[in-house]
Amino acid sequence: MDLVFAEATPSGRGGVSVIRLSGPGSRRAAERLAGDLPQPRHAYFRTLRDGREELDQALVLWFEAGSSFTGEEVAELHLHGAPVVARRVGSALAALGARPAEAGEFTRRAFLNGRMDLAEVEGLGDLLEAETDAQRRLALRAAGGELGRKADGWREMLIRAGALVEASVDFADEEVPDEVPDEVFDLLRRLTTDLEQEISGFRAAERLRTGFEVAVIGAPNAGKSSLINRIARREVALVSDIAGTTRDVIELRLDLRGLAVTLLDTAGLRATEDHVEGLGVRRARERAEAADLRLHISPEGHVDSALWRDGDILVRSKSDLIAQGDGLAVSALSGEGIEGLLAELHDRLALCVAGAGIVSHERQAAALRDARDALAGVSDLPPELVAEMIRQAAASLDRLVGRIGAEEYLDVIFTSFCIGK
Ligand SMILES: Nc1nc2c(ncn2[C@@H]2O[C@H](COP(=O)(O)OP(=O)(O)OP(=O)(O)O)[C@@H](O)[C@H]2O)c(=O)[nH]1
Ligand SMILES: [K+]
Ligand SMILES: [Mg+2]
Repeated sequence: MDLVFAEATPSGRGGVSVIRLSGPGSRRAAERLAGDLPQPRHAYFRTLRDGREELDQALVLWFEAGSSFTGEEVAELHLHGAPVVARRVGSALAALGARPAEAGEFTRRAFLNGRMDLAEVEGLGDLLEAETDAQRRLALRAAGGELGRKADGWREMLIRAGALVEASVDFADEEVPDEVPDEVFDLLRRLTTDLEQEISGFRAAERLRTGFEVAVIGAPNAGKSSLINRIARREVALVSDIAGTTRDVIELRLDLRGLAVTLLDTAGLRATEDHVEGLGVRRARERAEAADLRLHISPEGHVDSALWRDGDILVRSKSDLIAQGDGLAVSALSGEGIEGLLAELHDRLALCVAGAGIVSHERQAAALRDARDALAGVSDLPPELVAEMIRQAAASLDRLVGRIGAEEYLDVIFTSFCIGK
């Protein structure tokens, strides 16, 4: 591995900007600018110099290979947060033979050096993208290695089962067929149950990670856009008394008490001669069908039954005008019922994620399913077949944590990383 560097803090003006170096020679490069840095993990306050030229006054520290984020020798330069300083220090480092790092390259090195497994890398990526508390918590658990620890436990069960199968084979006696001990099947059944449980929490965790889509639908002039604006506390969408005002789907991202929710304002549903409005209505239906939940908006409490699904919410809008009817009464004008509606929406979505596990990526779920499937129908088979099933399941768990087959995923994962991470 060569020596790479990048600004670890966002580029731009700020209090401090940190340049991180990783790879063999990190310490020496830092010392060329800062002078002697005798001890690892000690912060030295130094004047950085490029030849005779003073570059900045900085806090400098380094970490030995094996005890850094990347697993390589790492140095950090904490500079004054001016872009020109970071640029100038960067060019001095380049002159010393360091190369600017690519997006996610530090994390990639951490993975390649065994400091993180693939599920942790995915968790770290999720953490960088998290917007709400629920997303942050899930990502932090994943980045902290929870899935890898579970996988280790499962592997141990497989190793033990494999050893018992081996021991059951009597090579000396060809006459009597070998029998796999019951303990093996007990172990594999327990493992299968664990895997099933983890798999069953996948969809909920995925929802938690990616967030929910909630479509706001109803007849023209029902007050959909007004409601969205009220919730957003700003003019997200055009409002008018002309039916058919909204055409395109307008998205409003919300942090609903920790849950990530995208509200979709949609065109009023009706048959129309207007070509463009018709396109909007079609799109409204499509997005409404694909959404996790729908708010059906109607001053009279009517719903489009073709789009009604279990768990949807009927909202009786313009409650300041019409005093009674079915549905949750809400007025975008007075604000009545808005908090209650958001609370109800939160509670329903929270129900959907109640069983969330730690597995939140399709890749991870697929590896777990493969492991489970490898063990399906394991009872009453000869030892050679049982041993082969155990090997297959172990390979799937290896894939889960990226011990094998990680290459094809790394590039995809690191596209969401920034330079310096
Ligand atoms: N009194 C009262 N008027 C409302 C309320 N909500 C919306 N309106 C009025 O109803 C009309 C239609 O509101 P919009 O928010 O544009 O309705 P929409 O459902 O988005 O309409 P389209 O986009 O055309 O489908 C406007 O004149 C709003 O001012 C409300 O809570 N109370
Ligand atoms: K309207
Ligand atoms: Mg509208």
